[in-house]
Amino acid sequence: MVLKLISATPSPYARKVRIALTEKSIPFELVTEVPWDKTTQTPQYNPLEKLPVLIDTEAKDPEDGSVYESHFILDWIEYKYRAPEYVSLTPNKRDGELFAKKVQVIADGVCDACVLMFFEKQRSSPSEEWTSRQRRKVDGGLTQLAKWAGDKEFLLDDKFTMADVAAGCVLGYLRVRFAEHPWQETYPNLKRYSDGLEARKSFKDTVPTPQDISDKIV
Ligand SMILES: N[C@@H](CCC(=O)N[C@@H](CS(=O)(=O)O)C(=O)NCC(=O)O)C(=O)O
Repeated sequence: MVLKLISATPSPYARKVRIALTEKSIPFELVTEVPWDKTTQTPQYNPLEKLPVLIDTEAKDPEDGSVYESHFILDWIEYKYRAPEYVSLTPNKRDGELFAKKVQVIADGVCDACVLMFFEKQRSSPSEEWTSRQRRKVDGGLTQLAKWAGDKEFLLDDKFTMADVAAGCVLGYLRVRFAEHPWQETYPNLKRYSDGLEARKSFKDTVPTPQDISDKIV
C-alpha cells in the first residue's frame, strides 16, 4: 500500500496520524495544505472537507482508499499494520483499549474547543459567552488529562500507546496555538508528561507550526 497523508502544519489531528505512522515506521507521502483555502484538495477525498485524510493511492476506488477522522485513521492504521510486523500502539488489555479511546475523546474535544475559540476570535464581534464556554471545556479536559497522567511516563501499561499520541498532540497544540494558557504552571505533572513525549523523534519531527490562511473563513 502506498500512503499519502493530507495534513496542515498546525493540525493536532493530523499530527496524531503523522506520529502514529512514524512510530510504526510506515512510509507515507506528506501533502501539506490549508483546508480553508480554495486551493484545498481535501474535499476530493473527504465529503466533510476536513483533514487529516489518509489515502491508499493504490485503491481502485478513491472513496475506498480515503480514510478520515483522526481517531478512526488511528484505528485503521492499527488494523492494517499489526504487530509483530509493526509496533503496536494498542494497549495490551481490552479495557485499556476502551480507556485509550476515552482519552482520545477528551483530547480531541479539547482540540475542538480550541479550534472554535480560534475562529471566534476571527469574528468582527466575538461572543464572550461562547468563548468562555469553550475555555471551560479546555480547562475541564486538561484537569481530566492531568488526573490520568499522574506522574506516569505513559497513560497506560507503561507503554506508549495511541492514548499518548492523542494526549501529546493536544498539549503540543496548546503550546503553539494558545501559548498564553497557563496549563504548564497549573499542572506541572502534565508539563512533565508532555515534555517526555515531545522528546520522542516522532514528536520532534512533527512540531506544529502556524499556517497562513489566505481566504476569509468566518
Ligand atoms: N474531528 C476531526 C477534526 C479535523 C479538523 O477539524 N480539521 C481541520 C483542520 S485543523 O483544525 O486540524 O488544522 C479542518 O480540516 N477544517 C476544515 C473545515 O472544517 O472545513 C478529526 O479528528 O480528524
